[in-house]
Amino acid sequence: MSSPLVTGAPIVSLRGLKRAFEQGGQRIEVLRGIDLDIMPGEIVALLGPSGSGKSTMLQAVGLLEGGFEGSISVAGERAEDLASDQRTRLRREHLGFVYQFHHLLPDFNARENVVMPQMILGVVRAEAEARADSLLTILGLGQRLTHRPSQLSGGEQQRVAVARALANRPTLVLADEPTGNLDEVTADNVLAEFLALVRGEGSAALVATHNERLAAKMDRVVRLKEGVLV
Ligand SMILES: Nc1ncnc2c1ncn2[C@@H]1O[C@H](COP(=O)(O)OP(=O)(O)OP(=O)(O)O)[C@@H](O)[C@H]1O
Repeated sequence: MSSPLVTGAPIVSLRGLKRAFEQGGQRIEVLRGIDLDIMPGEIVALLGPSGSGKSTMLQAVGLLEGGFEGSISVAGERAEDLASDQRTRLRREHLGFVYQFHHLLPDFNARENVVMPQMILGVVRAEAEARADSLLTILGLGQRLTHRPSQLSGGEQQRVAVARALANRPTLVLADEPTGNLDEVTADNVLAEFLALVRGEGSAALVATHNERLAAKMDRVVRLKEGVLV
């Protein structure tokens, strides 16, 4: 099912995406020709068993690694035509990331962790703090703004990571098992809040998971099997 928000040109286009790894003299073809379009505002679940290549695919779309064959377009720009600094700009302007483990900066509090990526883009501090406080409050952390990651629960840490990913109003959020480290009830709550926030912001998302139940809450499900989407 497509989201009613889906309009216009795709925010991501993958054509013939391939990735192989050489390991111990063996060649493993992980991605063997992926074609995928994600439309603005569309939330897509990427399902597949462990080792099927979900993280590898997210790394490709996130412009984080080389070594891919095929074409990757983000926001209308072909990654293979860009120099490394232009890819970094494209990533900062358009993409937000949430991982299974929060990767928050341990010496900075919740608010500062959400302020940081905004300041890298040149947002003035007062504005960045207002945005951080607003996102964290929506996620139920209005009373936790000055807590450091070690003073937060696992679910709270992951909510801060969600706020950080959304801070710069990304056109696309890439999430790799974003609730995989949480118990079932907390995972459901954090995922529901994540989806509501992404929808409210009008961002698109590609969410890797091996959880069918969570995938069913998204607009569309694609499945990675033997290196291709089925
Ligand atoms: N840098 C690398 N060098 C060699 N092999 C790699 C490398 N990165 C990934 N692989 C292999 O590629 C395959 C896909 O890995 P990937 O992490 O993309 O799977 P995944 O679907 O995200 O799995 P999981 O759900 O367990 O996170 C695995 O077999 C893995 O061993």
